[in-house]
Amino acid sequence: QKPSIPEYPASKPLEPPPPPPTPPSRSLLYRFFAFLFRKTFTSSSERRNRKPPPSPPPSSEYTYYASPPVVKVPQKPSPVSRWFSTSARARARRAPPPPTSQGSYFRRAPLNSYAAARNAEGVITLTAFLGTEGSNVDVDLVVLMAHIQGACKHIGSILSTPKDLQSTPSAYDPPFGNRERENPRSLRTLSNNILHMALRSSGKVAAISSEEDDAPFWFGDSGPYVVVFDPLDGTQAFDELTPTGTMFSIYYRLREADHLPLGQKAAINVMQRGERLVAAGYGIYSSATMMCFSVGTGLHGFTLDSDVGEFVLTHPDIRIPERGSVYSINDGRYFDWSAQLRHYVDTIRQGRGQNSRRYSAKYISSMVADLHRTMLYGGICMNPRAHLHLVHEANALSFLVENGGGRAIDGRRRILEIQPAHLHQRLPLFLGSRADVSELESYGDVQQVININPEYDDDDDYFD
Ligand SMILES: O=P(O)(O)OC[C@H]1O[C@](O)(COP(=O)(O)O)[C@@H](O)[C@@H]1O
Repeated sequence: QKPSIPEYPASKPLEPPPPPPTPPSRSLLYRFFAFLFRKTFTSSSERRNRKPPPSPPPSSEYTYYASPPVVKVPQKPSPVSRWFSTSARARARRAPPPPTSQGSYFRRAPLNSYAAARNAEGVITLTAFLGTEGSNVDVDLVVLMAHIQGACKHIGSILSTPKDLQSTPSAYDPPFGNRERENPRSLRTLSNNILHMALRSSGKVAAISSEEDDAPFWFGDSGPYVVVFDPLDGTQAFDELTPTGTMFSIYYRLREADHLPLGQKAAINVMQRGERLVAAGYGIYSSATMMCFSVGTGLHGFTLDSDVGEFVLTHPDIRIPERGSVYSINDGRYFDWSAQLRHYVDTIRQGRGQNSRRYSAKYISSMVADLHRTMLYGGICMNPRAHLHLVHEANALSFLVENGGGRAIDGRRRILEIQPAHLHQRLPLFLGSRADVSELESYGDVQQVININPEYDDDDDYFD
């Protein structure tokens, strides 16, 4: 005999929950005295902190009914409640704070003002982002950055387009031929001219210095800022389409030097220590064009969105990992290195250092690209020979690295503490994850002092 299949009970029809019992109506007089009693015997802070009564546990039978959304209708205070409302002290506490001596614009904005900076497409442009940086950014800096952004977009578009550069405006002096992609020197000159023009037309710059120029330029006493830059780095292997970059550093004009002769005050202004930096950044031209930028309150990355033609915030608050497992150095110069540096590199690539992982080597030979990877994934990025410019390159990169939580040294000292001795001073550079740089430091002197290929780079003044 087949077992009988039990019948399922008919599903229970869903019914709306019973309405809550209505409280017995009280007389108007009773409610008035109850109100007065509450007002008198509870302080305003108690009233504010009072927790709402716990909501009843949801009934399992009626969980299908979503509770209606709570819509807060702003209540007009009745004249009676205003009459009985708060004491003068409580009213003063609620009043908005008096403006500071610098005006409310200069107060540091909380990070959640990112939300307010989003535009209709939901993105935060670099310019809008600057508005969230509070007292670290004034209007002059916003204008200056708009011009630097424009220059980076222009350089990026020239690099990615097989343009006949003869068709670009004649203002780019000297005139360029149409084989510029094969002549990196000219591309560097063109990028230099684009930055010169952008900075001059901003009206916010007193002096500039470029890695491409022998001496600084003085634009005028009215500009509040000084900008130093390398217009296009990493062009040695340009035809291989390696990523390249623009680096820039922004300082305040030294007002105390205003009375000095032109040449002297220009030199003093552009050779400030990295510790005095107001802002710094780089543009990187690769599969995407990006700008990484800091005003001293963290490190942020913006990607050029070609749909809107703007740099938009894609990498907020980049933190360089405390330790990585990648080292970046020109390994072909192994026999030029100091014994200490060779010892360090041999140790980490065998996984015998403080990190038991075997380190991988990644070297693009384009400083901005090597640093960009290091900032995102951690590790250490090194050039032990005195090759990179302190004023035009190393200071900007070190400022960014420190703002991302990393370290930057020349093998002996913190880069940002070094007072430049001359404009085109070059030095070794080691930057990246905090723990990796400290481990390197513990090996002693890691700077490269021997150059067994002197003809390799005869424009280096380090070996003169
Ligand atoms: O030849 P090395 O020691 O590997 O140097 C490579 C470095 O030189 C650079 O190309 C800079 O050189 P330039 O200033 O001459 O352009 C960096 O981008 C790169 O990190």
